[in-house]
Amino acid sequence: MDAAIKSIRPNKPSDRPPESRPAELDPAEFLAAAVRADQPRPARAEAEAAVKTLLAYIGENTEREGLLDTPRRVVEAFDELYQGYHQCPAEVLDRTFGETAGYDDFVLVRDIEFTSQCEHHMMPFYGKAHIAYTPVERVVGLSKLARLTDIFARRLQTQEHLTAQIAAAIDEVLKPRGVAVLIEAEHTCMSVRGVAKHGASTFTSRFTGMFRDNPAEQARFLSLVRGTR
Ligand SMILES: Nc1nc2c(ncn2[C@@H]2O[C@H](COP(=O)(O)OP(=O)(O)OP(=O)(O)O)[C@@H](O)[C@H]2O)c(=O)[nH]1
Ligand SMILES: [Zn+2]
Repeated sequence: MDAAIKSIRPNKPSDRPPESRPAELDPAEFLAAAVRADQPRPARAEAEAAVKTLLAYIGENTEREGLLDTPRRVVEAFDELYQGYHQCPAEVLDRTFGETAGYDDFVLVRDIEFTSQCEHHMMPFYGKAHIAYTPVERVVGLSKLARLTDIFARRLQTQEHLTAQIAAAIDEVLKPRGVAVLIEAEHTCMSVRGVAKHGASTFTSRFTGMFRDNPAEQARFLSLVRGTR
């Protein structure tokens, strides 16, 4: 290997984590709603006071008319953007249908729009998720794949984590022959601040079962996702 490249890649292959499911994807953890009723949360008034502190921090007059209702609005917006913590991914996939006339190919739902918030900056990243799974006997309602995407997207996320969680939830609940998830997104923390690169897209994917084991199925999934829109 080129010495210059080697100098910026200090990790030896043996330092890499094993290719197993990360501990945080323990089904008992991620398949339930993330916020439990017994978990103490600050009162809404405390959250509004924190927003007021941030307004003062940026140099604003928190008493001016235009800002008087802003703390309330921001907390309400948070309730909306982060509602996924209170929703249960397993419940969404619970209802399945058995009359499939022997259907045995994968089912692909493409172009599921989503907006999530990055866990590093709490700024939006948004884009499209493409999800396929190969059912065993029973299929799930198509809208449920979009609902599942929203549940995980409406939490603080990295794109990699969002991708892995969607795939793992479908795997765990539906026990299909395989799952493929591809997400393409633009991160505002990278476009409107920091390095400020507008239009850069990030792609992440996760393949399980027959999609992981069969490159031809993976290729068919990718070509359908990339097909004419
Ligand atoms: N892998 C990954 N990184 C992300 C995601 N969202 C944001 N990031 C990155 O998280 C990194 C945080 O890097 P830090 O150096 O700790 O924070 P920072 O100083 O704000 O970094 P800059 O964005 O480069 O200014 C940045 O490189 C972001 O682009 C994501 O979904 N996945
Ligand atoms: Zn970020």
